[in-house]
Parts: sequence; C-alpha cells; structure tokens
Amino acid sequence: MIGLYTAEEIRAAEEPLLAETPPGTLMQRAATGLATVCVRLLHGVYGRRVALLVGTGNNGGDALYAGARLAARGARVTAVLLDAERAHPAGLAALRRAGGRVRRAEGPDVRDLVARADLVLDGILGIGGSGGLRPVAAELSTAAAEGAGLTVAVDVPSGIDAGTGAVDGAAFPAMHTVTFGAVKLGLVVGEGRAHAGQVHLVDIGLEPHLPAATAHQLTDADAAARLAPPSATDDKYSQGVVGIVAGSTTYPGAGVLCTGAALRTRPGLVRYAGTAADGVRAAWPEVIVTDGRPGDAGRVQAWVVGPGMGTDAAARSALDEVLATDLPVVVDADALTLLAEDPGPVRGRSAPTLLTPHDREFARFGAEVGADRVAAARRLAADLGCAVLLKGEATVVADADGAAFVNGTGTPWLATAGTGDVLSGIAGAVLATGPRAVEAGAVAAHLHGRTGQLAAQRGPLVAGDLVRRLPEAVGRVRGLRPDRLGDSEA
Ligand SMILES: NC(=O)C1=CN([C@@H]2O[C@H](COP(=O)(O)OP(=O)(O)OC[C@H]3O[C@@H](n4cnc5c(N)ncnc54)[C@H](OP(=O)(O)O)[C@@H]3O)[C@@H](O)[C@H]2O)[C@@H](O)CC1
Ligand SMILES: Nc1ncnc2c1ncn2[C@@H]1O[C@H](COP(=O)(O)OP(=O)(O)O)[C@@H](O)[C@H]1O
Ligand SMILES: [K+]
Repeated sequence: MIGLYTAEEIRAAEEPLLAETPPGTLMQRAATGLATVCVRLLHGVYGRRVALLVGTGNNGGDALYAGARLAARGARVTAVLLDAERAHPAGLAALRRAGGRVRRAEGPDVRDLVARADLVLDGILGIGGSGGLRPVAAELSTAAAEGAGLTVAVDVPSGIDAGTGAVDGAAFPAMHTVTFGAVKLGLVVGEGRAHAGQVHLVDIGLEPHLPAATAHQLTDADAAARLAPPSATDDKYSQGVVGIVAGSTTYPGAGVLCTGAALRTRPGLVRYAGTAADGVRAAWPEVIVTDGRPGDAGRVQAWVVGPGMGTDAAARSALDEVLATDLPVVVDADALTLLAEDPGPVRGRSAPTLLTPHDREFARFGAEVGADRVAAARRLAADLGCAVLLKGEATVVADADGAAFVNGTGTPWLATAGTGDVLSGIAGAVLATGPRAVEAGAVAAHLHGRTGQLAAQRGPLVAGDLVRRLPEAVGRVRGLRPDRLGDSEA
C-alpha cells in the first residue's frame, strides 16, 4: 500500500531527519531526484529551454538547484523570481555558477519566455504554501499551461492544499509532480489530483521517520490479495455467497448489471431477490433468483441493496429486512435515498456495512461533500458508524475510525449510467469473502477502475462492457496477462 500524508505529518517527520543530516543535505537529495526525473521527461537536455518559477521558500530552492544541474548539462535555464529579494540565496548562486540566468517575474517578456519553454518547473510554493496563487504567479502558470512545453511541479503543484487537494483560487496545472519523501494526500484526491498529473516519488530518506499512514492507496498487488482464486478445497458455497436486492420492473437493468458484476467478480454463487427477477433470470441463468423478499433468496454471506430498486414502501421494507440481519451489507443508490431519510437502521449495525454514495446522494445525509473529500467521507462514516465509499474521479473510502483509502485507478469514461451498479455488485462480491467494509470498498473501487481502463482501451464504454471485462481485469490485477494465461498460470 502507498501511504498518503498531510503537510503536517511530513514536516514532523522531516524534523529529526534535518537534525541528523548536515545542513542542505535534504534539499540536495530533493534537487538531484527532481533533475533526474526532468532529464528523463525531456529526452535530452542539451539546448533545451527551461523556465524555473521560483517562490520565496525552500520549494524555490529545490527548483534553483535542479535548474543548476540542468544548466550544467547544457540546458538554457532561466529562473523567474516572484519576489527577487526573498529567493533562496544559495540556490540562486548555484544556478548562476552553472550558467543559468535570472529574471524578475514582472519583466515585459517573461510571459513569452515561460510559454516558449520546453520545460516549466513550478517552484513557487511547496508544503509551506497556503491559499491559491497570487496574480503574477497565476498568470505565469496560465502561460505555462498554454505553452507547448512540459509542466512539472516541485513537490506539489503550487496553489493546491497538500493535505486535502483543495484549490482555493488559481493553482499550477502540472503534467508531472516530483514529490519528496512521501506522497502527499492532496496529490491524489479532489482538484489536486488533476493539477498534479503523474506523480513521481523521490526518496530523501524520510521513510524511517514517517508515522503509520491513516490514508492509503492500494496497488494491484494489494487488491490481488483480496481477489485470490478458489483453492482446491473450495466449493460453490465457500467463496462468499452474495445476495443482490436491486432493479425493479421500471429499472430491470440495474438488477442485471449489479448481479452480473457480482457473478463475474466471484462466481461461486450469487442469489437475487427482487422485482427484476425475469430480467436477471434471462441474463444470468447461473444465478438463483426469487421475485420474493430477501429472506426468500436463501443463505448469503453479504447483501447488496439498492441499485434501481425504487423508493416505495416495498423497497423500504426490503432495505429494513437486509439491514436487520447480522450480515455484511453494501447500501447503494435508492437504498441510500431511503436511508438518508432515516439512518437509524444502519447506526446500530455491528456487521460490516458499506455505503456507496456519489456526491448528490452524500449530500442527502445533511452536508455537501465540499473540497476536502477525504474529510467528508470520514465525517459521514464516523457519524453513521460504518464505512463510506464516496464515488468520484478519485473515489474515497473511509471508515468510522478514520482509516481511509483513495483510489488510484479509473477513467472519466466511467461517467456513464450504470457503472455505479457494477461497482456495488463488485463490492458485494468482495465483502462476502470476509474483509472489513472499508477494505472491501477500496478493493472494489480499484478493480472497478482497472476494468474501466481496460474497457476504455477500445473507446467509449457502457456499463455492460465492465461486466464483460471483469474476469480479464481480475486476471490483470493479479499480474496475469492474456498472453500468459497458460495452464501453468492457473
Ligand atoms: N524541510 C525540508 O527539509 C525540505 C523541504 N523541501 C522543500 O521545501 C518545501 C517547503 O519549503 P518552505 O517551508 O520553505 O515553504 P514553501 O512551500 O517553499 O513556501 C513558503 C513561502 O511561500 C510564501 N507563501 C505562502 N503562501 C503563499 C501564496 N499563496 N502565494 C505566495 N507566497 C506564499 C510564504 O511567505 P509569505 O509571503 O507568506 O511570508 C513562505 O515564504 C517543500 O515543499 C519542499 O519542496 C525539500 O527541499 C526537501 C527538504
Ligand atoms: N470523471 C470520472 N472519472 C472517473 N470515474 C468516474 C467519473 N465520474 C464517475 N466516475 C465513476 O463512475 C461510477 C458512477 O457511479 P454512479 O454515479 O453511481 O452511476 P450510476 O448510478 O449510473 O450507476 C462511480 O464508480 C464513479 O467513481
Ligand atoms: K511547487
């Protein structure tokens, strides 16, 4: 798992490291790593035009020292100082020694210089920044974005909140972010994620001093550990039997998609109860189907309740019945609308419970999501005493104790009707295997995103494509590739 940290956690970890290393060591490590990534991204350094946007703090120092290294290798480097009196003096001297040039940000042709650069390094603000960019910095960031060159942020894109990803005003739009010591939470969630682009982590020796992270991102290997194949001793009942309460005569598709996703994720046994029974039976002959109540479906190890089920009295009664069991439950879509009216039945549950709202469903529980998506998910989870999966470009999953995951997979092509029904089916299948609800949500979001990426390789996707590609996505997450799916890989 990749640990995600706030600026305060990084600063606290840096203190003992600064004390035990000679002055300037960490900045040299940071600048060396930064320059190395830039060389790789530039595909050749000699003669390349590099503009450094330099603020008043150590973030600017990193940019200046990295710029000095690039200048020493033949790049034409110009530092643009946002406050000429307060730029890092030793970094400036190093840049000048290496042949770099220095300009004030207010100069007449600075905007053009930035727009024409092959690489713009954003050293305006790091973890010491607060609030959005001031006007001159904002204007130069826009010039960088409109120019043809690479945009690379030093540690964090200036103007984003490193701990939350919130952007208050203007922020630097980076294609790449080279971050030091540990991945900051704000680089992978909310608006910060889009501003950070691809994140590169540079080791500066911070790891032994980092606290245990309270937020994480899963890797394929982490997800694979929860998607293990059945063993020789397994039978159809032992792999986690899922029960689906979804769909209706009005929305049979939600039942078909949700059931199919559970089946394609963990095909041991899936049961269905609801009024889309005919559609589900026709689509999935493998599923045991009843058009009665959840209790008529037979024994399960986890329930998914909600997608397309409607919000009438029968739906409310089915939701109450499922929540009254001592089994794990995924609550989605219409069931969330019902639950928001009266969250009582979920508050008292001791079995793993996962709510999967998008922003509008989330707001029905009393407060908008806001700019800090991790805090929002943690707040609702703590309030209701269950896990909350907040869907979005970077889906966040949080538990009542504050443990949180930010999903790193996916594609905007997932913004199409029915993909949420697929997600809840996947989550139910994983939850039936016995993990904590927060973990099941994180694994489901990871697999769902990978499946979306796979389906999107062929162009626009619809939710049914996800269901079809799920087995291959499970294989890929487990490290199997289609060309290696021989007997020996089974
Ligand atoms: N510590 C270490 O060991 C290592 C740290 N490293 C690096 O240092 C970075 C942290 O450096 P830092 O603490 O100097 O803060 P930093 O982010 O450069 O800027 C703070 C300055 O900006 C100003 N300012 C604030 N908001 C503003 C705004 N909206 N618009 C404009 N100005 C604003 C504020 O001054 P103010 O004008 O508010 O008085 C202050 O002077 C870190 O991200 C990493 O890159 C690496 O070298 C590895 C080792
Ligand atoms: N811009 C986006 N980028 C990545 N994923 C997205 C984006 N928009 C939506 N998604 C994902 O698509 C799914 C949509 O779910 P939901 O809104 O419940 O759809 P539905 O109710 O139609 O099934 C969620 O998993 C969400 O994370
Ligand atoms: K920066």
